[in-house]
Amino acid sequence: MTAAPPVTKAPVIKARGVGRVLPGPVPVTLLDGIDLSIGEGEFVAITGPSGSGKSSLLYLLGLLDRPTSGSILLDGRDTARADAAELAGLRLVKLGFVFQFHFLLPEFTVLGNVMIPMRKLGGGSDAELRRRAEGLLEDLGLGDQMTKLPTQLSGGQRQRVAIARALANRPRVILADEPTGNLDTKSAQTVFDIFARLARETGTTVITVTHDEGLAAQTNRRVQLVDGRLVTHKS
Ligand SMILES: Nc1ncnc2c1ncn2[C@@H]1O[C@H](COP(=O)(O)OP(=O)(O)OP(=O)(O)O)[C@@H](O)[C@H]1O
Repeated sequence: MTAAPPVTKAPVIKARGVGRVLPGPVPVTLLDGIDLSIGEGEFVAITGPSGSGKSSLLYLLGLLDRPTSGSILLDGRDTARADAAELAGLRLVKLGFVFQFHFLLPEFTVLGNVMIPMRKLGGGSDAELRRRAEGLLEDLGLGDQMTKLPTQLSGGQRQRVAIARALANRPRVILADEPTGNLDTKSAQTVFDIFARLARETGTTVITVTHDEGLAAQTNRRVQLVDGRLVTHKS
């Protein structure tokens, strides 16, 4: 009997020869010659020593920064020539971000925070958006916290609200920069369990920077950086 062919997942994000150099009297190379293809529903950890370029790579993949060489393709579209407004539109529709600090707006309730990106994109009546936000929060175990303010929640709960907000517009890709850096071990595990479930059950691609070896081992693939270059990449 022959082995089943490997499942080929459509690439969602591709970095093609990506470099990032900070200009100046002495230019600083943050990233050099990055080739990377990440597929639908993959859960990927970006790892490497401090200062190796992990956050820089995540910001480029998330279209928050532009490469100085090479290009980033999102769903097959080369973003190199997209202007700032187009990039902002792509981020709003296709990408969701989670950072180490939650960046929730303190004057909005939990539900209000999740509805902010929904209202920005539109695509339904306010009642419909509210129902969708409520569903997301219930899925993330926050059904009884919706009317609270962020300051009334624990760190782990706040990070789950940030994940719900990142999922608000049903993104193709979640990009997370040290999302567990500020959390206790149990809350950190919960965040990774949510990411794994999202990738497996909804086909959302999840790319996360982490320092934590134990958490990185739970992903489908590790992308390792040293001095701005990729050292391990199995596609
Ligand atoms: N705007 C900037 N100006 C000067 N140096 C920068 C800038 N942004 C990043 N760097 C430097 O580039 C290198 C890569 O930074 P980056 O934050 O991507 O690394 P990292 O692997 O995410 O590090 P850490 O694990 O410590 O967060 C570091 O040496 C950093 O100090």
